[in-house]
Amino acid sequence: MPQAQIIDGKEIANSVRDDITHRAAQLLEATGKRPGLAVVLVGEDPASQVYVRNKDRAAEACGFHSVKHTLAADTSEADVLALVSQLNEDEEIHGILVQLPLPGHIDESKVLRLIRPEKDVDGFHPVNVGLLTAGERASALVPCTPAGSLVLLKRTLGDTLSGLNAVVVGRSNIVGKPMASLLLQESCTVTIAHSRTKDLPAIVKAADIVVAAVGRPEMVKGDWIKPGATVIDVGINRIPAPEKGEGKTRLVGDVAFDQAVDHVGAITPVPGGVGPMTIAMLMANTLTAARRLMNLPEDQALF
Ligand SMILES: Nc1nc(=O)c2c([nH]1)NC[C@@H]1CN(c3ccc(C(=O)N[C@@H](CCC(=O)O)C(=O)O)cc3)C=[N+]21
Repeated sequence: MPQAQIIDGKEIANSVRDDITHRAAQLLEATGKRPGLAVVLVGEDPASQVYVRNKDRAAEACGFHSVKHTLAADTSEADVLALVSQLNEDEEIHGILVQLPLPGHIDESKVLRLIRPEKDVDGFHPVNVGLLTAGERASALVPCTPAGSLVLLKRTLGDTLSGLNAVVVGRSNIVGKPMASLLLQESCTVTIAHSRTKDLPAIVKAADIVVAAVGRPEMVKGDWIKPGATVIDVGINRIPAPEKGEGKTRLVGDVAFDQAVDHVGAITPVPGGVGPMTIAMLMANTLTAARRLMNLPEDQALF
């Protein structure tokens, strides 16, 4: 059986980050200013803490100004809103990311709507959602995980995805829906599948491109996937790994990788696939936001 190409998300993310580091240095040279990223974390979820630390480190490695605000889990909604308002006004900050999920007593959509769309590097504000959906990607900020997934697809298949059948499994606002919008804009024929989809295996079988973003470990089975298809696995699920010792865990995606790898054309691993690209695209969005807020011409787009 031919082996699939394993799409090296880490390496592609590193090349994107090198490019951004270079562009940030040019910006500093030209204006004396650095792109500024503020990450807000409410609560002590250990996984979130790891991601926030990684974002902060990546921003510093790119030569950005980076600030991290860690608030106690019982911080009031009013205090979170006040911090966002302050960051909206802060001239040194061009990108604001409020780590999700927020604690239950805070209205997520209220917080996301308060972020200035120009600083919304997550692309979750309704203005950016609308621009992307309307096909005005060039003036929007696009959510990092779908943007990174599209970069991986283009590095694998080339710039033209036109006419390919794409199935997105999952309909979340942060991945599934924006991913479908991006693929539609690339002239793919897009199907959005989800937990209520009838005969999911048959739907997946028709796809040249499968994007799995359901958040269920290894739910997409290898024999559902058309031979030669390109698979982007967005899932990052921590599951028990007794074979590694008692209490140990390992990360798996939403695709049964070992079943799929023998006959698909290309597939992203977990870890080392979409995750590192998400962080690279956050850096790209922060640089884009900084240039727009400074009224400078756009850098060449990454995808
Ligand atoms: N407002 C908001 N924006 C986000 O973008 C956001 C968020 N909230 N909440 C949490 C999720 C999760 N997320 C990840 C980013 C990078 C990796 C990543 O780099 N993963 C590596 C390492 C995984 C590991 O070892 O734990 C990999 O897949 O290779 C994972 C997950 C961004 N998120």
